[in-house]
Amino acid sequence: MNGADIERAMANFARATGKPLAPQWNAELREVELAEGVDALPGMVAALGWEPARRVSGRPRPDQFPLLAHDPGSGWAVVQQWDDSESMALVGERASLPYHEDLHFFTIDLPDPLSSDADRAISVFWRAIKRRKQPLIMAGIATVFANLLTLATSLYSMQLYDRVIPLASFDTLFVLTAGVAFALTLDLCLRSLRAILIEREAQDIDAEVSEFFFARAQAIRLDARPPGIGTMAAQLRGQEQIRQVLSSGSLFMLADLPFALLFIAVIAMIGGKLALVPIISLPLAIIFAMILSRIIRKGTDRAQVSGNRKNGMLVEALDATETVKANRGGWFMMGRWNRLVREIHHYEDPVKRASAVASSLFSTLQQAAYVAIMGWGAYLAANGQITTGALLACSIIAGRINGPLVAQLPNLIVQWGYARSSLQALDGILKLPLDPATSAGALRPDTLSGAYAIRDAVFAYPATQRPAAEIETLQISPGEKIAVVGGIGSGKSTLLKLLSGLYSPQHGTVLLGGLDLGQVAEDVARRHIGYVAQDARLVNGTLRDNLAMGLGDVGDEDIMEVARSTRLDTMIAARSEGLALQIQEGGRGLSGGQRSLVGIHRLLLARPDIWLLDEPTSSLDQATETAALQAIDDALADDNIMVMVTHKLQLLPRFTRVIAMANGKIVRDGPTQDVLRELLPPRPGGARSSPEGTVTTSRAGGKIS
Ligand SMILES: Nc1ncnc2c1ncn2[C@@H]1O[C@H](COP(=O)(O)OP(=O)(O)OP(=O)(O)O)[C@@H](O)[C@H]1O
Repeated sequence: MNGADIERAMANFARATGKPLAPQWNAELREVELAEGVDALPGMVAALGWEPARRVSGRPRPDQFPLLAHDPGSGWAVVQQWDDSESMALVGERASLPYHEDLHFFTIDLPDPLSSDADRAISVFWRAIKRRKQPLIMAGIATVFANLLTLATSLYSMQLYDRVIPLASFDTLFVLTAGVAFALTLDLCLRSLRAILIEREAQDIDAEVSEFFFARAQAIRLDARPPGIGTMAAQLRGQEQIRQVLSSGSLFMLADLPFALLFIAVIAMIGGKLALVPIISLPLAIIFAMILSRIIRKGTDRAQVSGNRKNGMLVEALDATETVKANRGGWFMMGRWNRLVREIHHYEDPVKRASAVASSLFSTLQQAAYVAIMGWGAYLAANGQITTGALLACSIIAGRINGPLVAQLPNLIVQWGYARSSLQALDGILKLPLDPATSAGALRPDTLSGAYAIRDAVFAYPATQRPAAEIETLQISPGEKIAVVGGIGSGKSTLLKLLSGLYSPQHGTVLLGGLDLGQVAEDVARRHIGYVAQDARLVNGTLRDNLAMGLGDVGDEDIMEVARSTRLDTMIAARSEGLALQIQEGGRGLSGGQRSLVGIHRLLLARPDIWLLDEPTSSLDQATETAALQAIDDALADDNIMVMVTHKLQLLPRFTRVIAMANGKIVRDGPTQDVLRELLPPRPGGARSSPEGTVTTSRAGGKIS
């Protein structure tokens, strides 16, 4: 019974429950010493920061499986179901576990950042807030206390005017002041505690919510992603705005609203008819607030949309600086930028005007309520209907009703207007379809290999009418090495993405080993299907990070061994930082050829069952290309499938079969020799010319020239 034992059981449990664990999920366990036996589980769960495991007592019922089981004799395992009345089938092992009294069973909610039954963004925030009861309770207590304190200070003033001053009763003054001082100190402590707690929890909520949206954005199906990446990034950042509004002190002011009724009742008790002033002014403020929120709604929505587009344009302009500069496109971009800025101002202007007018209106309302209380109160006091102290107390309490709450309403409404627009944008992102890994019914086979079978597959990019790929039928058997050729825009890359499962056809099916790729869990598909994109992009980090990304424990020796075969070692040796070479966003810092080589290198480290390469050698020199292709050939197992898109005719003899595409359709498909015979014009004297040059297929009939 050691750490590895329980880790293996946990991996089996994850498999059985259909929730993938992160690649390095157990990295933090290396630092901790797990207890022996059944006590290992709580330690492990605590170290990983997961929800505690729940014990299942007695004989497990059929609906409780799968369960983690601990047997004092054989250690940890995962039980799947009852085999018979006395033994249970184990997950990942062929044996069964006999039931006995010393077995302990547990279940655990594995973390899944994407799990949410919420289809509205606001539910994600509420779920995170509701999970943290402590600050909410504290905020509630502090609110109650702050409001009671208002009553205490106003009654204190009343006593001073009515009892202490007329009678010079200093003992009463001392006792009252001590009482109020104590209440003030308590209030200070509670408020500070509330602020600290809210700030701490706000960070946790922020982490939870941003993890959810980040994971969600990453899990969106590639073929469903909106084209404006910068715009989408701005929409995702809108969550910060929402979080700020939700955790801002001004929102807690709303909790004061019910106390307004209590205050009005107290004013009625001590000031009689004076209660009419807040009875009129408070609803008036609320009606003004509702009107303001209606007026600004359209403006905030449109300003937010334009703001997000502006962010998208900024990202695009910075990303494409080279092209923009080289083509003297600076003025063109500047024109677009200025138009967007003007558009935002155009939409924001009415919001600003309405909020400025509302602020003045609210401030006038406050002053008017004060004057009404004091003026009418003075009249009542002069007539002896209320005391001077009662008048003062009423003015303090009425100030509390109309004061902070009403003063902050316009600002809060504008903030909420923008937050609401951000929520709408996030709702839109939540509606985008996800990779199959997230659905409970995703297939999780142990291996994903065998033959490909595409039938009547039609794929069109979003917002385009014409299909980019229409494949009536395509069979690929294990062991085949296929080249895909065709003119630009003929659908080669799209076919490769369909084979990778990154794109799903809108009609028809892509089967691999008899399984519909659209139903296979994303992590399983990525483990078995290797794909090098045409535009191999790298991410910010070291060269080592980029080479070993998603591959778990890959050592430097493995990396260097592969590097020797691809000639990447020459580049690594030429840089003093070696594998620690810092790569900037998008792979800046490496040449185009070096970036391609990193993509090929990654695949060689991953050793998938299916190798899909989109023009991987188009930017390599001849010697490096030969070395890289040889390394791939050497790494391919007999039953592996390789499909490579290429424009280079001279590479075709390396493949067993060639598929030629035109207009999204397969127009030639056959053994390399047969297709080459059709491609190459016969030389004078009967011999065929050597395969050189690039391959293009004309639109009509797919003739290759
Ligand atoms: N993201 C996209 N959105 C809309 N249309 C697209 C998108 N990507 C490609 N297309 C269109 O789909 C068709 C097929 O594109 P694809 O990238 O598969 O061609 P290709 O044969 O790989 O071309 P190339 O040899 O130039 O790389 C083209 O007409 C292209 O304009």
